[in-house]
Amino acid sequence: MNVRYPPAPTTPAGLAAAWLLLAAGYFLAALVSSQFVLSSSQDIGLWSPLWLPTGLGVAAVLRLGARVWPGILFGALAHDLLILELPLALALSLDAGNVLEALVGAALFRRLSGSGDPLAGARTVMLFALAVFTAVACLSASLGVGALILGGVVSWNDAGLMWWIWSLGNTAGALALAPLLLSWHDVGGRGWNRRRLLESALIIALALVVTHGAFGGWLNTPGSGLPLSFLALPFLAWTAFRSGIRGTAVLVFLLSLTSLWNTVHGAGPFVRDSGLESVWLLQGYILVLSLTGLLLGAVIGERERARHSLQQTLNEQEDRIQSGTRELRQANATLEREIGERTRAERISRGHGRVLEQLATGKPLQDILYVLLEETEAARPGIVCSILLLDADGRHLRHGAAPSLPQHYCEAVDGLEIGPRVGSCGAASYTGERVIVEDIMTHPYWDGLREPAAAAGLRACWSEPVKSAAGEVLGAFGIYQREVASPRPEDLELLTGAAHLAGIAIERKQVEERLFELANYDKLTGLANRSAFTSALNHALQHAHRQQARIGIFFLDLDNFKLINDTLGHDVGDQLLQDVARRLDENVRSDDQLARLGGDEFTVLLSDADDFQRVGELAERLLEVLARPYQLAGQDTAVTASIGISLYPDDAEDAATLLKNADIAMYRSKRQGGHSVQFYTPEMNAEAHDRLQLENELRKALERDEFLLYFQPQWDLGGGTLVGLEVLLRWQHPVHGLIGPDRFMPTAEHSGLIVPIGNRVLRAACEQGVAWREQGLLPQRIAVNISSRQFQRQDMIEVISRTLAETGFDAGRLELELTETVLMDNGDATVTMLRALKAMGVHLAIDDFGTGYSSLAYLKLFPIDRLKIDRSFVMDLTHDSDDAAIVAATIALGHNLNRTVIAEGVETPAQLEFLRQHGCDLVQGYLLSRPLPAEEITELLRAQRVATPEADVPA
Ligand SMILES: Nc1nc2c(ncn2[C@@H]2O[C@H](COP(=O)(O)O[C@H]3[C@@H](O)[C@H](n4cnc5c(=O)[nH]c(N)nc54)O[C@@H]3COP(=O)(O)O)[C@@H](O)[C@H]2O)c(=O)[nH]1
Repeated sequence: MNVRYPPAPTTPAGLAAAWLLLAAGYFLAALVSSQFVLSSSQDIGLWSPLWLPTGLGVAAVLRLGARVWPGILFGALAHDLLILELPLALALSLDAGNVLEALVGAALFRRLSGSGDPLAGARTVMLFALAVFTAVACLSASLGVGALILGGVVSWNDAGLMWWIWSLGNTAGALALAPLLLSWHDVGGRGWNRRRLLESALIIALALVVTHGAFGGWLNTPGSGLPLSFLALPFLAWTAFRSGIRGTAVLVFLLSLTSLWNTVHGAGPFVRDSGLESVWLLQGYILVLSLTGLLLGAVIGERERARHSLQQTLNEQEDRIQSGTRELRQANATLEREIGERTRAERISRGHGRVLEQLATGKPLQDILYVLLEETEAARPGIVCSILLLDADGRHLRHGAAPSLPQHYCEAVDGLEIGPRVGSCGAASYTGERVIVEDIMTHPYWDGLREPAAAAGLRACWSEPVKSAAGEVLGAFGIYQREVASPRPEDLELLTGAAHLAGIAIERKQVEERLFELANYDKLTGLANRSAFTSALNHALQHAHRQQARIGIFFLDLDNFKLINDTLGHDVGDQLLQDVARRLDENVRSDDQLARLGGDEFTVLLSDADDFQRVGELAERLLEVLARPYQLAGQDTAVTASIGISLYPDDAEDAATLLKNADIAMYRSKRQGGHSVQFYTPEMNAEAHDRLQLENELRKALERDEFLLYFQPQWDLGGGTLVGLEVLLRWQHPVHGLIGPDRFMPTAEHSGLIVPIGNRVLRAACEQGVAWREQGLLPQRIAVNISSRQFQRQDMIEVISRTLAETGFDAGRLELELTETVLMDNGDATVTMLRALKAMGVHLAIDDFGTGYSSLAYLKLFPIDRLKIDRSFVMDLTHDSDDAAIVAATIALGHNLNRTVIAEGVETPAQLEFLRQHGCDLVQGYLLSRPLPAEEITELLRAQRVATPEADVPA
């Protein structure tokens, strides 16, 4: 037991106060003790059987330390001198013994017990009693009795008896009072409450009543009631058990006083005739009573403390166990949560992995979304998921996937127009924000959908908008609950993750579709492109091969599309192509594959062409449908088409050859004037073969320099002089002789060989011009025809400039003849190029004027020097008033625009006369001269120097 004594006084004032209090207490204790005295028969005077000051002295030293001894001395002196009126020397001797008994008793106890608490246990109680008795007997009693003997107060005969009475009386006083003082040092301390105090007070009161009864004679017959004195023992035991050492100390003290009181007053079992006997009995009683009580109290206290300590240990252990259990539970809960989260995360991650795998392996979007929903539902048992996709119009939701929702609900939601209050998904798609509806039955967003939702057993719906990487809303991901529910953070995490993945899948599929479209569909018309058509054709060929069926290919090309494109513009051309595509689409069967290969080339794959008649009829119908007028640039425009047909297996067995043969057949159709259908025949193949051969020969001709320049003179109608020469190409074929351009020019144009050939012509013309100039024969101009493909070349200006520079020919003497088609071909670029040529000093003429879809507005724009009236108008002008009018108008127009006008193909004098009368500036034609080789032109030029050309011009 830890004794919590009040702190010993350390300051002089504190110490003085302690001394004073102790002296007062000691004085009072001595006064009380000296009131209860018995006279001995041996005539040793009056003796107190119970000397309480010893108890106070020992308790004070034990509690406050040895420094309090002056308090004991003062108290004892005051009593001895003032009350007993002893001589000072005797009093000092006696009181020195009192001081020493307290000091030594306390010191001895401390030494023996190793503790400062006499009530710590049975052992300390016994050691306390022993130490006090020893100190009292050896010091106080011995000194006191010795002083009394010396002072003549006591005889030597009574000394031994007195010594014993002294020793026992002081020891009894110590045992009766010291425990009381020592045990009540912290009144109100732990374990004492009102109930306990009351109980203790009751027991003590009962014990006192019984003891007083026993001593006071209620139960007692003088001389025979000795045993009754021990009636107090059960109460002592009771008190020890119920009130501990404190109650016991109180009871011991009170019982001691009670027994003393009664005995002194002649009552109780210890009253004897011999006072000494009474003293012995009373002292013995008090010693036994106090020792028994204190031992019992101490043992019980010890046991209590042990029990308490054990309880405390148990409590601490319990606390530790509880705290450990709590920690363990917390750790367990954390672990379970972490495991749960991890398992969930792994589950979700596995699910997402499965979705991405589906995506990577190119599964259809429907399948991917299905797997995503399946995985999401598995990650959070109890939920039902759906994905709604936003329609192309961005206003309606379409069923995406919903593996666990009933059909009727999916149908109810499919086609729903989105809005700020249209269910959870409709609102989420509309606002682009998450929408949480905890109770479908009460939420206003679900007013229009409550019935189907209730029928499907749905009660809560949390929806997340599905978005593209750019943030565009693609649809909505919905999580449904079958009861009222608000989402937990992990639910929202699941919802967001699933919506995000859905966005990736949808967007990826959209990109794939777009790429597929770009790779397989023609952007302008939406029809399949060449690549898609070829693969469809290959597929159809395999099928036809297995089924031994016939398939057909239509190769369709618009007649004069280029002209429309050039004259009316590309936008109008595009519109025409779209109209043609639409008409074709409306007139072929759905299982016939329609495609646009490029430009104005369309193809149709007929998967069933066994019926020749049906094939022919379909082709004819297409021609007829396409020939109906088109509304282009605000006016009805007639466009026709040419169709070539090849058949599998009749004409070829592979896709490329079938397509080529259909193309050949179409070409034949075109050659025959267009707007017709031609089935492929092997002979056509021969023609195509011929074209290829011609192309090869042209290449060789270029290498071998087999081209010749012919020149056709152009005459000034006013002066009759040869003012110009048109350069016309001839091919000196090693086998077929001289070949005109009409035979090879289309192939040269088609193959692109016209570019090197044209450049060669330009150079040769310039070189010839320089040669004539050196001979003084050069006419005003040499006109060179420029083809469309030459004019389209970006390096054309550079080529002309370089040729002029390298040959040394004067740009002012060069005229370039460009057809209307060539001029219209390049749109805005034409003006730039013409201006560049003009800047170089080159002259420009529009060839075949009036035959194309020329826009007169261009005449104003283009820096053209000359209009060349086409031969076709000149040919009939004498007997076709329309042609005559056109020619006359063209001449007038040219002049009004400050252009010179030349007429070509003049074959008759009448034509010449007409032109002369209408003021045409120049003429060119067989009437005047056929195209001639350079040598003959040289002669002509020489002759002109001596003759008047006017004379040669037929009148
Ligand atoms: N890009 C190039 N085109 C060229 C070149 N050389 C010729 N051509 C073009 O070929 C077409 C045919 O030319 P060709 O057979 O030489 O015929 C020309 C004349 O011979 C012919 N002509 C001239 N006068 C008459 C006539 O009175 N009657 C009649 N029946 N034919 C006549 O006309 C052709 C010239 O036409 P044009 O060029 O429109 O002035 C022809 O389109 C040539 O342009 C070349 O090097 N490059």
